[in-house]
Amino acid sequence: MIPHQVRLVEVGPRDGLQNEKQPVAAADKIDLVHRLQAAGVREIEVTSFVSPKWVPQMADNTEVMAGLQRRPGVRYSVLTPNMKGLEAALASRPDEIVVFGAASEAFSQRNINCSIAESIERFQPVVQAAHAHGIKVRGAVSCALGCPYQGEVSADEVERVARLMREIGVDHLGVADTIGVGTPKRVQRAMERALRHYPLSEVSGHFHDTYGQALANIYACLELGVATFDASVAGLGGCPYAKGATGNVATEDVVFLLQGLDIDSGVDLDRLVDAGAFISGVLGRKPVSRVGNAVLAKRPSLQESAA
Ligand SMILES: CC(C)(COP(=O)([O-])OP(=O)([O-])OC[C@H]1O[C@@H](n2cnc3c(N)ncnc32)[C@H](O)[C@@H]1OP(=O)([O-])[O-])[C@@H](O)C(=O)NCCC(=O)NCCSC(=O)C[C@@](C)(O)CC(=O)[O-]
Repeated sequence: MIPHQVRLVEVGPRDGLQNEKQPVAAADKIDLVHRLQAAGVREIEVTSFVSPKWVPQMADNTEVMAGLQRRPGVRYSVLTPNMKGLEAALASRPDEIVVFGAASEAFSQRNINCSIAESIERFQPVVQAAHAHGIKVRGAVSCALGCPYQGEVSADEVERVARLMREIGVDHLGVADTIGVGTPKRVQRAMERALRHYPLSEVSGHFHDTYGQALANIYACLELGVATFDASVAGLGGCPYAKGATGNVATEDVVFLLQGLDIDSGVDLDRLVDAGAFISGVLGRKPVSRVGNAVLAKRPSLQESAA
């Protein structure tokens, strides 16, 4: 049942950087995307077309998309919460867009300023317009394992949003543990409910590593046959509307796990570690990836290579 191949969706440029307080130049974001694609990443969530008042770090969305040297075979996605976002995004020619809802009413209000039912109403024309332009639509269900405002979130609540997303034609469903509180059995229960409405090939897991459970949760999903996961290079990130939430699971850590399981992700770990070191250097800190740091520590220092 464990898949032989896994698709990794690199969310570092968007999910990872959206929460950075310090300015990150568009040129550095573009450079990061280029390094990720050179490492073999085939799905990259580049930016979001949301209100710059809400998420100032993504205000350079158009500039970043325009600066990409696209590689054939790589899919570039962007977040679009409403028609205004989609209309702004279309000129940038994304391969995929992401509408993002939540399994928790409280989080929906804080993140996108509307109820779950209203969010679905907003997404419906976005999905229709994206399809009319031949663009695939992913739907993210935030707080599928717990909410920073509401607390517990049940599998019923996850299934409700999965069903609503399916009804409006969302092609793919991402089950997101925004605050990283999920543990393997609960993650499997939430996934199984999503799988009542989506085929295995169209569900993915998005696990923040706040409580150190992300890799275990990915393994639990692999046991169900799930073969698509979001991950963030160097463990970048957090959510602006989930205080204390840390980054998504580090892509380097996921690739190392997959290699050990003989699961092909198509990603070159060394080049990925370079990409993580690059963006961590831009941000002035060490990568938040155990594997990234372990690989870097084994490399000869400049003095050693010169000797
Ligand atoms: C959704 C809105 C826009 C609703 O915000 P709103 O205030 O309800 O929207 P509105 O339609 O009333 O418009 C208010 C103002 O926003 C502007 N506006 C309206 N829409 C847009 C747009 N698309 N792009 C640019 N500007 C926009 C609009 O033009 C207007 O501007 P003003 O007249 O005041 O100058 C707002 O709540 C928002 O931008 N929220 C940001 C949400 C966000 O980006 N969160 C982080 C990403 S989600 C995430 O990280 C979770 C995920 C996916 O990774 C999975 C997980 O881990 O959970």
